[in-house]
Amino acid sequence: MPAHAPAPPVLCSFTSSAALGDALAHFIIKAQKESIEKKGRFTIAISGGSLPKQLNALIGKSGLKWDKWQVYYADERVVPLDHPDSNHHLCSTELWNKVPVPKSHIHTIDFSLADDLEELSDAYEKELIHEFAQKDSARFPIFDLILLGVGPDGHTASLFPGHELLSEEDRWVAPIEDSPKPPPKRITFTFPVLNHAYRVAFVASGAGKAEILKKVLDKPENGLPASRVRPASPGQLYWFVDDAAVAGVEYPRTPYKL
Ligand SMILES: O=C1O[C@H](COP(=O)(O)O)[C@@H](O)[C@H](O)[C@H]1O
Repeated sequence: MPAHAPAPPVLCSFTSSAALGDALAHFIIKAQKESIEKKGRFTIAISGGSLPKQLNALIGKSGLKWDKWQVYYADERVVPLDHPDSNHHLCSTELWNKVPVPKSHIHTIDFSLADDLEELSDAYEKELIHEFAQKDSARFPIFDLILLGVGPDGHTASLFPGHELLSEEDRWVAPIEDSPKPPPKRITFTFPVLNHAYRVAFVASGAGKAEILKKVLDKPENGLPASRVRPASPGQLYWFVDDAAVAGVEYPRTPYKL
């Protein structure tokens, strides 16, 4: 196997969405502990959609060192930060408003730049450069953990099937003006950022995800955006799902040890 070939994804399935949430919380706390022991901080990027609700399970858990977290968004909708469509708003409602994470450690888009998406996206990329340059990254940032969702069309973050952004090789963050899923204006991490992370975990629950997961997990050669997330070694890709989301999926399950 070539030195940087991606390892196969690890698929962990749970009997219920609640069990999935508990295991995900355990996984995040373990990743946080390892990262802080190594580098004194924990860099995490989070998506929107159905994912933030699963993060509820972190509330009240022991072992969390919120002051060491540096939080970014894997994608964000270009709307005011208190708008119902904002991924930040969703994460705030589900988690940030309920835990003692320093607000200055949550890196949001600068909505005052909304009239110029290129500028807004560049400004967000600079936030990442400030965090990662000359620390633990080379050409691309190396996140300790990126949490992703998958849409019914196989999109992840705001990387949509057939979109020109799928071939972006240089930028860390890119703007999208024509998202097929509303709202149309967004920014997104690019594949090089997703594929340089140390850990990436997809989270999916419910029967509504089963059709797309059959394609993404059992037929990755289809090139759907979610199938193209394959972090290079030593990075590892995980899937945290409930049984309903993987009904009919043949890809082998790995038991998760709490
Ligand atoms: O628009 C988006 O959709 C994806 C998938 O969302 P889901 O509700 O189907 O889980 C999400 O991961 C992304 O962050 C969001 O902007």
